[in-house]
Amino acid sequence: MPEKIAILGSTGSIGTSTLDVVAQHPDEYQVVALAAGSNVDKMIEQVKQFRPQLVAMKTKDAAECVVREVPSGVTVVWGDEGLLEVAAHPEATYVVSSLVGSAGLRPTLAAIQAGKKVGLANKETLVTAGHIVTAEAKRAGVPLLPIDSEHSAIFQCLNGEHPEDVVRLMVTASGGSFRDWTREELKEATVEKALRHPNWAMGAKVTIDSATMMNKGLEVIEAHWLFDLPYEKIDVILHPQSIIHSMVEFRDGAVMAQLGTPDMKVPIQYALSYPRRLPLATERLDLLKLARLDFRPADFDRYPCLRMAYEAGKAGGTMTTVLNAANEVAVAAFLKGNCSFLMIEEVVERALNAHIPVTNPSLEEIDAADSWARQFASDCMLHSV
Ligand SMILES: NC(=O)C1=CN([C@@H]2O[C@H](COP(=O)(O)OP(=O)(O)OC[C@H]3O[C@@H](n4cnc5c(N)ncnc54)[C@H](OP(=O)(O)O)[C@@H]3O)[C@@H](O)[C@H]2O)C=CC1
Ligand SMILES: CC(=O)[C@@H](O)[C@H](O)COP(=O)(O)O
Ligand SMILES: [Mn+2]
Repeated sequence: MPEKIAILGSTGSIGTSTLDVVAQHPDEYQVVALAAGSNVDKMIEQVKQFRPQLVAMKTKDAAECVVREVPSGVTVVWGDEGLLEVAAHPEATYVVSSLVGSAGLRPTLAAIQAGKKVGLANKETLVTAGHIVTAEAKRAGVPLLPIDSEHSAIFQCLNGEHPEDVVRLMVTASGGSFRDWTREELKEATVEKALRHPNWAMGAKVTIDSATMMNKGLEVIEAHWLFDLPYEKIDVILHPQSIIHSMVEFRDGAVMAQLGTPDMKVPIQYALSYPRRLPLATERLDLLKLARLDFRPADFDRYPCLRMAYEAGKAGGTMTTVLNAANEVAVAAFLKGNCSFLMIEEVVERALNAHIPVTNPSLEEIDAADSWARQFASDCMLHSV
């Protein structure tokens, strides 16, 4: 029986790579439901190729545009309810969570509560509500399989190992599009240059996060929740080539690393096929051609977003919700040309300093902290122009 897959965010970078993997293995995977935002043309193309039973779009207008072009047997829904329907589709056995931002939280929880296996790309879900999401997955007895490349690497390195033997995780970071720029030069950073990631082709938000290093900060928090390790055991190391996707050091001094060319289809397929591995058409790693792998320390003064993520993670409660929400608002403003690159970190820092955290927050308290941080960040930017 093929795994029956629902994809949240099918028109995005992870969503389309997931469908590339599915297309390589038609006997293993079948698409039953797709959800996206406003990219109507891509969704129509995907529906024609993969024939899902259910499609969700962000708005009624977008859903109506899709309905007109797809076979009448396909049900098209919209809005937040539509996302939840896709996440809990009765025939789906596996949900790929690849929306961007904390918009992914409720649908991911819905998938878990409906007993689906979850392939998790949407790191913001764990950053904003890690304690709730991991507890729900445990309670429902469903696996959260990491898709994020670093977490997939760590997951592979930890395979069969005893938790007590782990000394530390080493999460690798490319350094992003401005890794060779000084803080002074960052004052001139443009959207166009920020979007030129040196190694990965990804959606706009994660590419900007990579340039500020907030991506690595979010990934440290994601690793804390996925692997149940304290922040003191999670290090970040700069590795400009993005060939080692992360490492684990054990108490006997052994270090396990997972290597490969930077292609998200590899971790996506592993999350789908785990514990098996399937063949995959992807560029093979040629270490002789590569010749060298470089490493540098990740400097908190150069990358304040990384420092703030560690601080928020250690403080706990709603601090990581605020870190994430303020960052989402500031990155969206930067992408629209409404704030400078360096303003992103400033807005996040101000939001964290102004927030009075709630310990062990409920979902309602997380929603409240998220809304507060979004409003605070917007006001901050309004008053700075
Ligand atoms: N891209 C990558 O290589 C990696 C990404 N990740 C993580 O995976 C997640 C997805 O990233 P990525 O694929 O790059 O992002 P993209 O921006 O490329 O895709 C986001 C997807 O979510 C949809 N979407 C966004 N907001 C909504 C909404 N409110 N309602 C419904 N659909 C929505 C978009 O639809 P539409 O475009 O139709 O509007 C699109 O399908 C992020 O959390 C990212 O950090 C992790 C590791 C690597
Ligand atoms: C591909 C992937 O997993 C991204 O999250 C990637 O990690 C971004 O690269 P850097 O954040 O290391 O620049
Ligand atoms: Mn990553």
